[in-house]
Amino acid sequence: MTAATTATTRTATTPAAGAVPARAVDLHRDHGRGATAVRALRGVSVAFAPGTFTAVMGPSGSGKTTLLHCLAGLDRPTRGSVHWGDTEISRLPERRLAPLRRRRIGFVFQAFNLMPGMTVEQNVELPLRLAGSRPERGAVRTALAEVGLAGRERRRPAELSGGQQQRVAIARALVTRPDVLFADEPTGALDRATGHEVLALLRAGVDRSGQTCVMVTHDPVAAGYADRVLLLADGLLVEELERPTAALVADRLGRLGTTGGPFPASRTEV
Ligand SMILES: Nc1ncnc2c1ncn2[C@@H]1O[C@H](COP(=O)(O)OP(=O)(O)OP(=O)(O)O)[C@@H](O)[C@H]1O
Repeated sequence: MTAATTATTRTATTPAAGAVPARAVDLHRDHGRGATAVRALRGVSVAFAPGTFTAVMGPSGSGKTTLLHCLAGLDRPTRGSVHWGDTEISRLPERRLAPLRRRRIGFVFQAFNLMPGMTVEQNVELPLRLAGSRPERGAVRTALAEVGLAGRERRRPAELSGGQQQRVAIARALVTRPDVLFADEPTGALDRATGHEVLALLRAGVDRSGQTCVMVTHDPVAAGYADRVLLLADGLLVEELERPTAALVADRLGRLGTTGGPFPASRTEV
């Protein structure tokens, strides 16, 4: 297969349940009710194989963040289901979902979301503390070394560059060794060169440690680091691109009629 090989599917592969760290089946998500309800997702089925890097793309408002949040257990579907391995998480009460999410899911945000009053080390050990385990200094140092920040443990976020702060956020997301790392526009607040360092780091985590990674991005060049691109439009999965190149992704986004401009999801009575 060439790098430009594409496959168009409306419902992505249905895999063997337990082998897949995250999948969604017929996912619907409405925001609000009645005449002003927004149908952000309108029946998305997708699976993420272990050790793969997937980019989620599509016009602004097409449902990317909603999909990521539902997959990560940060939002609830209106209809359909989300599964982590053999566990359906979409109907779990929050008191059961929260500990599972802390153990099995890592999340990286565009704006880093570090705790400004804490040191780098304290930020990275936070998920371990929240999970109720006594943070092993070794685990935190290893996570920081993996993102190239050994020796910065005692710094505060404000003393670091944007790229370094995002690397701390990645170390924090990976310190629990999650089944899936979700990243919502992780390079959106970074300059191009620094963004590439962060993308190379995510790619290395997939290649070296078999990490499963799912990233929302608007940038075709960023998507070129992934194994697969899912293209959303108007709350639907409209295309999958295997082994994407930046040029191919830019072309497909262009055909969707936008490179990131407004493209609102359906507003209908539900
Ligand atoms: N909490 C909410 N309440 C009402 N509408 C919402 C809410 N969250 C998202 N939406 C709407 O749902 C649709 C999908 O939003 P979402 O943020 O998932 O899209 P997106 O593809 O990530 O957009 P962008 O690229 O602009 O970040 C949009 O029309 C958005 O306005």
